[in-house]
Amino acid sequence: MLHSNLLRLVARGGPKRWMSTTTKLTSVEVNDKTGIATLTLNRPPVNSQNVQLLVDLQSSIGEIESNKSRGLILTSACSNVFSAGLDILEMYNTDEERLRTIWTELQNAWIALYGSSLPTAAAINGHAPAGGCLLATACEYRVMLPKRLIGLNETQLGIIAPKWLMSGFLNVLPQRVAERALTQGRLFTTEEALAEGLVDEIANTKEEALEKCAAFIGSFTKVNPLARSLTKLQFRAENIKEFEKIRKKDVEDFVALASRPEVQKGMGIYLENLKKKSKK
Ligand SMILES: CCCCC/C=C\CCCC/C=C/C(=O)SCCNC(=O)CCNC(=O)[C@H](O)C(C)(C)COP(=O)(O)OP(=O)(O)OC[C@H]1O[C@@H](n2cnc3c(N)ncnc32)[C@H](O)[C@@H]1OP(=O)(O)O
Repeated sequence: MLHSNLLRLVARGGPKRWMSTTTKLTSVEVNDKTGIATLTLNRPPVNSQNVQLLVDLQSSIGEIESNKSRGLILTSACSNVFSAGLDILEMYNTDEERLRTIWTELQNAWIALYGSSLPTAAAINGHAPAGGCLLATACEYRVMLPKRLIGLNETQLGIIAPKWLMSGFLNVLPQRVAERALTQGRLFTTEEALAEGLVDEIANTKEEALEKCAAFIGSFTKVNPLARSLTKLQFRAENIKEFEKIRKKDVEDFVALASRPEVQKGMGIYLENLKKKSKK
């Protein structure tokens, strides 16, 4: 009781310490009392994942791990979007080297989060399609605001999410639900996501979501950190091993797919539709 009250007090604006950070598109704030770090994605308007955001994300995860924080909460500075996934503008009309870099940094960011030994939670304060869902499901716990959307919608875009990218999704959903959702490219509403187990709790505000994530991380207070992290990594080891085996080939597969004229054409149309929609 005392512990959860303390977490609530601290989440509402108790003493906080900003860590020095060299990155620009992510920021890290460590709560002095709880030792929990909040990592915020800050690339308005929708936190689309360009190379810089992915590199900054890795750097912030590294910073949090080396500062021995007690846990990591991932959230967004954008008011209605957690992350819109990969930056399609960056993948459109570009060269193979850039595509190679984009995919390599996405892989690096995912493995840094998925394989982190720290307790991790996502305060999903907005929509989380595709790469946004990837980051949220790399965490161990998810708290989401009502009436937002989350899921892996790749097939809706005519593209295929590789196996490693589905790992987090498959960790939390029954195989049957995951297979259907992935083949349909389904985006779940928050309420549907809760019913299926894709998210763990709903919160009405970002502050409440942060509090609930902090309470999840606080639930490990009495657990030996080494025992906890080794147990977590045992659950994730098989996926990580499979990923390491194919990661180089996966980059080349992505480059080949994303450079295909019909895929580039599809991206152009998708971008145009997104822009038309945002002008309405
Ligand atoms: C797509 C082809 C990829 C080929 C590669 C092949 C295979 C590999 C597998 C790839 C695995 C991962 C893939 C991805 O992550 S692809 C990205 C998928 N993301 C989406 O489909 C989400 C698209 N965005 C939205 O649905 C909405 O923006 C929203 C997230 C629900 C937020 O809605 P709202 O708050 O209403 O914002 P707006 O729609 O008005 O957007 C504001 C501006 O942001 C631009 N935008 C949005 N999303 C993206 C994005 N992912 N990349 C780049 N830009 C994006 C949007 O156009 C608006 O721009 P404007 O203000 O200049 O008009």
